[in-house]
Amino acid sequence: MPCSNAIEKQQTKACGLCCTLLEDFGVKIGGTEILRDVNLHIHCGELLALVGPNGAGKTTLLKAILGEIPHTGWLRFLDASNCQARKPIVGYVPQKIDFAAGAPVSVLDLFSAALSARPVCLGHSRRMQERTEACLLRVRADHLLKRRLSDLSGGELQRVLLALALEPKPDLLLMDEPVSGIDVQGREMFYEIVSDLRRNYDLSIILVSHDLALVSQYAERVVLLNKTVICDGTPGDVFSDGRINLVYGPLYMERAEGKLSYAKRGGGAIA
Ligand SMILES: Nc1ncnc2c1ncn2[C@@H]1O[C@H](COP(=O)(O)OP(=O)(O)OP(=O)(O)O)[C@@H](O)[C@H]1O
Repeated sequence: MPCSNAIEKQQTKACGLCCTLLEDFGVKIGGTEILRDVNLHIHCGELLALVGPNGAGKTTLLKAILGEIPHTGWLRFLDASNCQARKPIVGYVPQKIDFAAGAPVSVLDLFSAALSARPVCLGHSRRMQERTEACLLRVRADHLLKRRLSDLSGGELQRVLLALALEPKPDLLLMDEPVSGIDVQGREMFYEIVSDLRRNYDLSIILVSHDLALVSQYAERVVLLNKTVICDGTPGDVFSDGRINLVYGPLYMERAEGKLSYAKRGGGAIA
């Protein structure tokens, strides 16, 4: 069955090489129910934006998919013949990483440490350097190869983390507010790169974001989460649904260069 970008809620059949199904998915932490009855089918090649108020459970959902915290219900990855796929590769782009300011760690050091068993203090092999350059090229960041992490701008660092999450190529890419706190140009560039990657690699992506304006431009599907799925549809469907106003207050809509976008009154991202 060919991959479809159309939204087919609760479709249980596989849609492509590796699609992700959450069925009756729930998380309890210390006896408190954080997520309940989450049912989602993330299609191949789909950019799904997960939005919701603070404390809605968005990060918890990503952590549970990553296997960092236990869950109830089912998480299944299906291949094209609707069978359980091999163990999928899940990439993750965090909101930020912590490293000592001024630490002499270069982008190449980061890739070497993450992708090879060779101690970084022994220097880099030519193969690792070429592999890292190829990874960085995917996110328009090959010029950053030898730069220190502490010298990168917020947007550059997030592109580097994206490049790392794409090696090896994941079946599912999870991103948790990857561009919060980054300037508008950096955010737009990041979203453009993610859109290109999604198309070129048929990647399934779950992106947590509070930036409704960018989400409405780049995501093809939006899920409003608040402990469970409240609304699921196109950006137009979800952002015009009265239930989103209960979370974010009234949104306004504008059309620029033929694209419709939504934002909170007063502008800016919603936090
Ligand atoms: N380890 C934990 N122990 C107890 N409660 C937790 C733990 N982790 C998360 N929670 C609670 O789970 C709820 C969901 O948190 P989560 O971080 O998933 O929300 P979120 O939607 O990502 O919020 P935000 O938009 O503010 O980042 C919150 O009430 C939070 O306090």
